[in-house]
Amino acid sequence: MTELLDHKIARAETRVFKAVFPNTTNHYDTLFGGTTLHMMDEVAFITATRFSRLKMVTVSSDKVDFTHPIPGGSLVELIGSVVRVGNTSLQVRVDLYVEQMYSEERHKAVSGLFTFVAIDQDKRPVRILQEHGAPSNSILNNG
Ligand SMILES: CCCCCCCCCCCCCCCC(=O)SCCNC(=O)CCNC(=O)[C@H](O)C(C)(C)COP(=O)(O)OP(=O)(O)OC[C@H]1O[C@@H](n2cnc3c(N)ncnc32)[C@H](O)[C@@H]1OP(=O)(O)O
Repeated sequence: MTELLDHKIARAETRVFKAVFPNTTNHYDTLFGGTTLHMMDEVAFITATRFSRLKMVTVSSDKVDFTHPIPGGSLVELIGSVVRVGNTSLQVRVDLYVEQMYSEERHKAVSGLFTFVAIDQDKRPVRILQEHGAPSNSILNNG
């Protein structure tokens, strides 16, 4: 059961690259905070959907730490990973890495947690893992 869950989690990991072009930067020539959150929410949503293959809605976004600025003209990689599976909810961590275009330099700049709930046609919460019964609220990966 754990193996199956680990496999589903690994398959759902979602990586997206973007270039930080001038239309996304502020007057400090760094990526807008709101744009960063938008990108992270989107990657979290894709990760949650790829894990569950159900309709997912955001119910909560936890603390997001912006530890380094994201300069214009750099590349960013966003990595979404499922870190907790509950009954009808799951939690996704999104880490954002900054890469220079013309060197191998790379570091983590932002990290955040997003919780999604699976819903049915009537927008009511539904179980995420019905047949294989993952342990409820199990912490899977806090990395
Ligand atoms: C500039 C260009 C723009 C372009 C644009 C592109 C867009 C690029 C962005 C893409 C991003 C896509 C993202 C799409 C997804 C939305 O956007 S969804 C829209 C925002 N979200 C919503 O509208 C959801 C509104 N909330 C609700 O409908 C209800 O609260 C819900 C989610 C159905 C839950 O209903 P409820 O009665 O509260 O359910 P309840 O049984 O109490 O709890 C269900 C589960 O949620 C958990 N839960 C409830 N509240 C919380 C909480 N606050 N915190 C944590 N867990 C909670 C419970 O613990 C429970 O978990 P389990 O133990 O079952 O695992």
